[in-house]
Amino acid sequence: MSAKSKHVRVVIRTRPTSAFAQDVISFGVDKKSLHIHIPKNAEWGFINNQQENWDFKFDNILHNASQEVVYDECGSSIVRSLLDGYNGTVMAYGQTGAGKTFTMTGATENYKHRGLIPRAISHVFHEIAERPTLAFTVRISYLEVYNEQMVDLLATLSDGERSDALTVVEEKTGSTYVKGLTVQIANNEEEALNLLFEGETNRSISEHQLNKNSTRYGGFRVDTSHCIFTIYVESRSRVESSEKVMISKLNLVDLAGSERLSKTETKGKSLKEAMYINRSLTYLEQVIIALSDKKREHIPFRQSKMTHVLRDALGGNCNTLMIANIWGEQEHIEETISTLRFATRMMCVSTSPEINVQYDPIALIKKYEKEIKELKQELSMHDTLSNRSHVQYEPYTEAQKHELAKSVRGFIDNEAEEIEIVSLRQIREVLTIFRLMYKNLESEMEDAMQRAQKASNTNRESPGEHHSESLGATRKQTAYDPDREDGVGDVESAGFGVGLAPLGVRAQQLQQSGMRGGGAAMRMGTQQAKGNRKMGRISAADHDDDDFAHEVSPSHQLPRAGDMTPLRESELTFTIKYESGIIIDTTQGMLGGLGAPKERRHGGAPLSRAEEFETFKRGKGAEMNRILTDNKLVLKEKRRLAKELAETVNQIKITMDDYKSRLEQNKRANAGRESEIIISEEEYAMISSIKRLKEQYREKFDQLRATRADVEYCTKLTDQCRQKLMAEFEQWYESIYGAQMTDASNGGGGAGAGAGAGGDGMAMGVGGIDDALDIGEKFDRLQMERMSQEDPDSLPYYNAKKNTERRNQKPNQPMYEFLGAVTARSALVEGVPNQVSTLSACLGLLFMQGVAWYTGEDVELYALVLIKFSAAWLLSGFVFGGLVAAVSLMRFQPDWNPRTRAWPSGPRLPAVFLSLREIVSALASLFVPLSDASYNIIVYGVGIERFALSILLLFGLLTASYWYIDTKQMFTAAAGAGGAPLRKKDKKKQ
Ligand SMILES: Nc1ncnc2c1ncn2[C@@H]1O[C@H](COP(=O)(O)OP(=O)(O)OP(=O)(O)O)[C@@H](O)[C@H]1O
Repeated sequence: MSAKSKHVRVVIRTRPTSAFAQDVISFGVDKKSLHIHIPKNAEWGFINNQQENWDFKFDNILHNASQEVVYDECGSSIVRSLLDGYNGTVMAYGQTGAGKTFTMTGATENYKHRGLIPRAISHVFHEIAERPTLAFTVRISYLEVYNEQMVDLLATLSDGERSDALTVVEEKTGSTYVKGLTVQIANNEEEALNLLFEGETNRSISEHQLNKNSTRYGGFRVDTSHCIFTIYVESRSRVESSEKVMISKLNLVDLAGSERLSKTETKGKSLKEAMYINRSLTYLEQVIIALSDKKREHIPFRQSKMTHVLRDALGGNCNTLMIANIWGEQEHIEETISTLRFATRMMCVSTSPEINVQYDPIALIKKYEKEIKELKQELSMHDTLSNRSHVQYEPYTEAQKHELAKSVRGFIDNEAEEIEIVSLRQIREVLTIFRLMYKNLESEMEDAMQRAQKASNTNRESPGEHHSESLGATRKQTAYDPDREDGVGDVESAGFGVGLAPLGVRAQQLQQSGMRGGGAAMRMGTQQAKGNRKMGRISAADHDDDDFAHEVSPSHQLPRAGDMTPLRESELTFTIKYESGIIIDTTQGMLGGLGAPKERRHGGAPLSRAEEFETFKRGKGAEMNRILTDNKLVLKEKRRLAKELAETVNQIKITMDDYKSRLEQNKRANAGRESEIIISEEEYAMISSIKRLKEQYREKFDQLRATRADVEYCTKLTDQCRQKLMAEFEQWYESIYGAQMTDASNGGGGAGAGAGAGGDGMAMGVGGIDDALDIGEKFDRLQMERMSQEDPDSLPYYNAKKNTERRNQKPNQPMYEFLGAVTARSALVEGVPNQVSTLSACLGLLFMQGVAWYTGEDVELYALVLIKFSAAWLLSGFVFGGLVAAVSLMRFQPDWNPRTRAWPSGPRLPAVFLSLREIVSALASLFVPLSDASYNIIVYGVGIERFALSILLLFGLLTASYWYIDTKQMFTAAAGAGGAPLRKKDKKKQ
């Protein structure tokens, strides 16, 4: 397909703001043009060259548009082309805070606010489901370019270390790729979203590690890095075994903020960062300028990593779209103009997208093999029908070659009238034998002539003796020695090694044979045969009476000595398998794949569960799959209807509200003039419209309710079908691979199979599973159920988000969680007794006081100290506990996420203040059942309580020691002044 050149599409997106500079920015009615008017600043004086007006025109302007509209406008067509084999790039450009990340990734908290990347992922998998004749492989990579360093955001998922050695490599075609970058396979939407969220998490981790978020501007964090999320799609036909593979990729780029240096007010490291960002964006700009200038030959792609990586997107083989995000507030007008200028330049760049087709060599070989197999089948069938079953098409064996050579000789010797021609292969072999014979004869003739010449010369010089000597020498020289390594039977490049038979024999036989050349004895042997001369000699023995013998050694099959038998065996085994493969294949074709899986039948590695699931769906599970597909279609239609109705209902409501508010306004305007105006015509029209709309609303609402019930019912049916299909598949799979394999592959394969089943399959509830779930999991489950009712398409998104949250819990999370639980339980089980024991200590002291008073024993000193101690403990508990609780609540509670159990990033109080004694006693208390609600409440508060208690204890001890010393001093002073302090019994005595 010839590459058609087209310009980069540029779409402007405005960030919604209440302070939109309406006086300055205005949009054309065509929704493509934008006008900026800045009145001249009078302070600039009389000579004022300040530009007042700017006009821009783009492919589209999305003012206050929703994420859905942005995707429809900017993403969907590129994704469709991606699946047709075209490369695509969507990049978000603009100042910090203008909404680039919001456009590309979106707000992950809300499914509706998800950005272009998750929507593109979802669209890719939906499109794949719509194209059952093609087998797709989707891969994902996520790259970050920060200060000219490339960071692999999915490196944590690959086995390798986090790669620092990422390099941009240029292919022969001119396109580029990043060597060393992790590219992960995503079998379904959820897996792809997992990768996106994983990358996002890694991005924030690396931000933290590299302190990237140091640059702040306008209250927002300045994104100092460029991020490229790439979806690679590979597709090949399922219907025909084609070697044609389409490989395309979609780059989704979130560029760094494009603000001017002065505005970021950066210093030190931040300044360096800002310079890098600006520099890379400047390079981008330079590339764009160079590209838009048709005369320029050199485009400085290599100046920065980002432009190098995006080389294709910028003027290469790619459908490219830029979303220029603007923040239409007065304060940002300069940045807005600069963004719009850049966007205008970008529109001058043209690209030449073309379908990326490659040929898979393995598939090509497979295709040829299959073709050969089929042709052989055809031929054997043809031979059988025409009574030629003896014809074989495998290479000739040595014995067969020997037989053939014999019959050729018989033909030459006139012993046989003709050679029966059975196959082309045989004709070729016969011709080869003829050629060899002819060549040998020729060289023999030449030899003989030379010798005759020599002999006549010698005879002329010294007749008699010399002649016999010479002849003897020649004889000696050429005498046939069976064990001689003289090249007889050796391999030559032509394919055959030709050697000389004993001269004596030849001399006699030459005379007999004359020019006929008949009587040639062909000795055909392999290297092996040569090693074992016996075999070579078979023909010699057979033709002892022949004129001369040649050893012919075919070189095109050279098994080593001893290899021959195993080779034949393996060939035989192969053939049998081959044959059986054909039969089973054919059977499979005829029976619709009811047999065992293909690869397994061929003795190869088993296919993946996902692939098997596809086979199953076409074979045994076809009927159930058809029902499921039908149900899905009905469900889809019902959902569409429900969506339409919901939109209509909403629209009616909005119109009604509008009328109502206008009526209200009129009413307010006419307030005080009730007596004059009864009701205007307009109001009357509005009231009757409201009445009509109300009826419509009721009617549509009822329809909506009924349709929703239908949707629910259909969802249930579809789920049942899906479950049944899955269960049947499991049974079928197990019957083929056995229980062991099913178990082994349940993990990864399940996902693939699930994807095959429709991709939107949610794990079904198992009876009693609820009991095993903790509060967080129950929460998740409830949320999932709600989501599945509201918008079933959102499930993969939420699942992926949840998976990422789980994966990214701190490695020591279980320990903290455990400590939290232990503390909570200890507060319940141990805390109450603590208070009770303090109280009983006080009561005990009072009791002691009473006893002392009654008995007159000297116990009050210690009692006093202990009472004071207890009082201080309680008092400080109130004061410090309250304080700490307040601070802790303010500091930590907002971070706490009971659902994910993510711990706040600050110091972890509960863990720090847990004493060993508490852990031990609380360990025992783990057996005490706790309700989920109390668990959560306690987990919130317990850290604070523990902390308060610890402070309290410390404070109490200090106070007690102080009072103890104080009291002691008092007593000592008393003793110093007037002797020992008086005891009660002494007092009594006195
Ligand atoms: N179209 C929009 N609708 C609602 N909120 C938006 C929109 N665009 C941006 N925002 C909000 O504006 C804030 C800044 O947006 P965002 O982080 O996407 O800007 P940015 O251009 O990517 O900035 P940076 O260069 O720092 O990444 C976010 O809180 C985002 O939710």
